[in-house]
Amino acid sequence: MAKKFDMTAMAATPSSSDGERQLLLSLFAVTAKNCDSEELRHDGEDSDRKQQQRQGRTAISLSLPFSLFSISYFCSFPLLMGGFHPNICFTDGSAGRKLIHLIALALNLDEDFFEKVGALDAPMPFLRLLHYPGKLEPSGEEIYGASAHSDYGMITLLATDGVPGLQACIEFGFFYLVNHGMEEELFQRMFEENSRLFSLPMEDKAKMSRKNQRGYTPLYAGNLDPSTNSKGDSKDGFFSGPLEGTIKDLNQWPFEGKLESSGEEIYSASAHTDFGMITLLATGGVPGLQVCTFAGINPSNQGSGRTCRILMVETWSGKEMSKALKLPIIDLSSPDRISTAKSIRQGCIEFGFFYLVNHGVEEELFRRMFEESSKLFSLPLEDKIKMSRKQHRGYTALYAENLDPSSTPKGDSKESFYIGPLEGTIKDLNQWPLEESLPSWRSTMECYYNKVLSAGTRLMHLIALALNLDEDFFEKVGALDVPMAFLRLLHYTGQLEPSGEEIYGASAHSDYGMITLLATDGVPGLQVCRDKSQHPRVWEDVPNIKGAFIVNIGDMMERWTNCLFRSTLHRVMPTGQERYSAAFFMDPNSDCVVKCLESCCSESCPPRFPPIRSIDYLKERLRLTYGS
Ligand SMILES: O=C(O)CCC(=O)C(=O)O
Ligand SMILES: [Fe+2]
Repeated sequence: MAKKFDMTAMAATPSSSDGERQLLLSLFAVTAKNCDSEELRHDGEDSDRKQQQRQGRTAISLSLPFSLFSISYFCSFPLLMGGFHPNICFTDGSAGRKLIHLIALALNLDEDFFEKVGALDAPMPFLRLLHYPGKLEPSGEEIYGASAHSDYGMITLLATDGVPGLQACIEFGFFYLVNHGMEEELFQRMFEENSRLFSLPMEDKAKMSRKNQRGYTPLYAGNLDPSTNSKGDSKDGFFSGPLEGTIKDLNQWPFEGKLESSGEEIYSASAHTDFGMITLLATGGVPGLQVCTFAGINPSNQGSGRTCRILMVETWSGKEMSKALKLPIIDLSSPDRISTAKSIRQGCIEFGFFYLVNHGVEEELFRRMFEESSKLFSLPLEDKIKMSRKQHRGYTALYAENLDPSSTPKGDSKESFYIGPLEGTIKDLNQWPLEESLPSWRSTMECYYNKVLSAGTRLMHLIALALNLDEDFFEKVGALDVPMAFLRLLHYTGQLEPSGEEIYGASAHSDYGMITLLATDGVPGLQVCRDKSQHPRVWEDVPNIKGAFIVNIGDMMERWTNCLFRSTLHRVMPTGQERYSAAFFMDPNSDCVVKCLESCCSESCPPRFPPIRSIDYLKERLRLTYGS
């Protein structure tokens, strides 16, 4: 995962009194290319998956790759309401220059090496605005937003609106840069102007067609990797070159009047970068959504095609980049049970989350489960409604559940289907789709349920060891006699609200029970907040690891352990991408009394919660969520 570099020590005060210069100063920085190891893992996968992931990725995002062929100053993007204007928002490139000094030091060179060799004499920075409309090919042909390439120059500083899509095929060569001296407000304004530019009528954009590497390039006009992509890349772009010297006049600018008042445009595009040695990625957020985030953006920018409600909102304003969590990976088959238990303990204390591998559920079974799950959710609504949730089994429609009413009055944008215990008399409470319409559905889900239950039971033995208890402790207290395990299939449609209202896939919540074993189809979205008392909250991405479960501790386990093990707040962001997941909630048997473990309390640390019967606790939590 990309590392983060703090430039605080290097941050300079903007030297210009000019407000526009100040604006620009804030424009750069933050992240290098978002090198997501999960995405890397998926890189070689079949195009069906990719295609599926892109479905529903509607429209809009913009990206601002800042390509620095050499750095002496930054060229910048004219941002003011008057529209594009070449004279404003221009800096001495302080962030990039400082970074280049650090890079020289990183190479054991003198700090001013790149100056000395003249790399920074004749500045050739290019600003390239990009817009990925997010439309898929009707033919099903896979057309990349930008196909595989490396950047040509020295370093690249990339800002995106946060819509995912950028992938790198190595983990290194990328890093995030923070405390670089650029204010959020400039990012916000830059993206706003950017969106306006790409919303201009085609004839206006065509008038600025690229000449001398400056100006507009339409959709499919570029092709970074003809070997994978015959049609060209599905993005349009706009280049601006150096703003100093005689060559400054080569730039093309839109007429000022053209960009004045819109604010109504709708964009869809995914962010990404290009050209260089390193890329610094800043996510500013889609204008629509950012409206909610940053003061000053017109809320009417939120449109029906809007893709992504960016996860940067809270982390950004908290001066923290969202980062992917490095959770412990627990090997369920490891013969070294003691050290495995220790890792579990550490994961549960520190994060409340960990990955579980070698758990005995085959990839083929995951594939079949997701395939059948998608068939169920594709049934006509009237068929699904016939299986509406009763006794906590069956179908819950879009928006019917609201895990955090304080953040989402409308309800969460997901539909789900619960399957309860398959043993004992209560097994008949389950609802199943008609065999005629989905013949393999029930057998696939039963097989999946049983295998995850068996993995979960083995995991509970290790969790007991992790708590310094006998391995069979949870059996002994009756937690696993007919365990109350619920498999919940989830489908996030990826549709965004036409109103621009912020609707989470799953709003912030903690799980109610003992442990949850989560499988996802790899589409991102899951985030955790490790410290719910911190404001603003910092949310961290939980990348998927193919074939692994993401396991988290639930509230009843937190009660059992007197808060030693953490039931961590988590949520699923709306990313504009369709997503499937399957959560397996392993709860203690109904009559099991959840009472603070002796190993987790003492005189100085008395029990924080009274004992409670599992079913009473669960019923109350479900009542609060579903109203019944
Ligand atoms: O879909 C996901 O990734 C998480 C779902 C979840 O947290 C839940 O259903 O409790
Ligand atoms: Fe959850």
